[in-house]
Amino acid sequence: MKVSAMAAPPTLLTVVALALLDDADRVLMQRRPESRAHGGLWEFPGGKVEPGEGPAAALVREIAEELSITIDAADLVPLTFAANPEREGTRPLVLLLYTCRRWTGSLVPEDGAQLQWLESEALSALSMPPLDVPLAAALRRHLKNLP
Ligand SMILES: Nc1nc2c([nH]c(=O)n2[C@@H]2O[C@H](COP(=O)(O)OP(=O)(O)OP(=O)(O)O)[C@@H](O)[C@H]2O)c(=O)[nH]1
Repeated sequence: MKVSAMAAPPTLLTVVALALLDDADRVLMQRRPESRAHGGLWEFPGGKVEPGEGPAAALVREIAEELSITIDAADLVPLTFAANPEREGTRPLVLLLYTCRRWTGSLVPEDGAQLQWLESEALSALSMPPLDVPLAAALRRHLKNLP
């Protein structure tokens, strides 16, 4: 078969997500509007990295769009990542989680999203997309200084 006749392999989708932390180590979670993929579930604010963009720049952009606050790329600390199961026909996705403790501006959720500050222990009780479950567990261990 000619190369041009073959379907292009799906490229890796990189999604960046933020655990924004307040002085009491609470984390800001966002509930996606019902109309979107994973609608109604609680997740970390963030979104897809665009072509040609770096992950930190993408997160600064997404946070400004979704929460209307400004974060500095220099304040982003990579924490962990999760990837979807590698199956033929499924677009590979990697979700990179950063923490950040500084921002400027007032939090204003984008179109109908709900926001909530939560203790890390409370995360396990939330309905979240599957990849967020291990991310939330890693965040809790990190905040509680657990191995
Ligand atoms: N932002 C974010 N996306 C997540 C998380 N967990 C998770 O599985 N995702 C998935 O990663 C993808 C990111 O999508 P998104 O809709 O937030 O990205 P975006 O703002 O760039 O979307 P757009 O295509 O509407 O512009 C979605 O499939 C979303 O369900 C999470 O904690 N935060």
